[in-house]
Amino acid sequence: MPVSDTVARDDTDAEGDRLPINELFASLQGEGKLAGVPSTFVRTSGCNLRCWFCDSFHTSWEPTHAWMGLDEIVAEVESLSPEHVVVTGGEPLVHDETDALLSALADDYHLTVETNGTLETDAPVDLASVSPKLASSTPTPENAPADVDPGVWTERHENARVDLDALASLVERAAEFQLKFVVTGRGDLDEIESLVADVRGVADREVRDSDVLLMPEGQTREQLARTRTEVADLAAAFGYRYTPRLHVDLWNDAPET
Ligand SMILES: C[S@@+](CC[C@H](N)C(=O)[O-])C[C@H]1O[C@@H](n2cnc3c(N)ncnc32)[C@H](O)[C@@H]1O
Ligand SMILES: Nc1nc2[nH]cc(C(=O)O)c2c(=O)[nH]1
Ligand code: SF4
Ligand SMILES: [Mg+2]
Repeated sequence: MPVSDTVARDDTDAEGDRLPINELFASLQGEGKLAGVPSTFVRTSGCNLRCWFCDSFHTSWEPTHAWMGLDEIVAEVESLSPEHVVVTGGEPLVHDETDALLSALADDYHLTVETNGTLETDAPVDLASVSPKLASSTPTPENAPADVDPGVWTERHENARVDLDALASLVERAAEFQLKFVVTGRGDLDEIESLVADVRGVADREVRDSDVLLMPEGQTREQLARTRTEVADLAAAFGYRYTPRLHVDLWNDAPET
């Protein structure tokens, strides 16, 4: 199962704000405009959506984590060398304390936030890496992960997956942004075109085609091998940018990569 279900640390009794942390590790940014850049990843646990294909099962369908104080997280980030920090999840913006973590890191690091685009933040962000979820992400009894009954999540996910006001806010407030869509096939492109048009309609900032990234769906090398050429061809045909999933190519679905 991708992403650790065993966290090699215990909850701490640190004073003050804490966050549920699933993983904290150094790697290369595998996705998006900064692919290849050495980065420290802080992965919070807990999400307000349930994509059937979620590659971080132990932050969404089956949340696993240790509670860490913000000072402890900052100290562990400092002990790793990258100048870039990626705060991800789960959905990092479901936690109020994520804003405080971002503020604590902002002076010393380039900050990317990986978010599903349904929640806003006032915190300082260098790159808002926004991945709005398409209809093809909605869980059903047929596509849900093994041994999982999506239950109420089919409707809850479908109702919550797009919030245009939150998308506009994320696009406007961050120093830079990208809209990074997980693509399962040609059937996703009409919804992407329509959603990009909607964001252009509400956001008080230009959204260039080069800010729109198509990323092939796939948690493993074998799954990606089945989707990436079609998604790359779609990016070329529609004039959007393609992003690989370098970490999957390099390390498959190993934890802490
Ligand atoms: C695990 S999510 C965490 C951040 C946030 N919840 C989100 O969805 O953007 C990190 C990134 O992985 C992408 N992702 C998750 N599962 C994927 C899969 N099976 N194939 C391709 N990308 C995937 C998400 O769309 C997002 O861009
Ligand atoms: N190497 C690597 N790059 C990533 N970019 C975004 C990731 C994420 O899970 O948010 C991720 C990840 O899990 N690993
Ligand atoms: S929004 Fe992100 S973390 Fe949540 S289920 Fe979807 S891919 Fe996983
Ligand atoms: Mg990931």
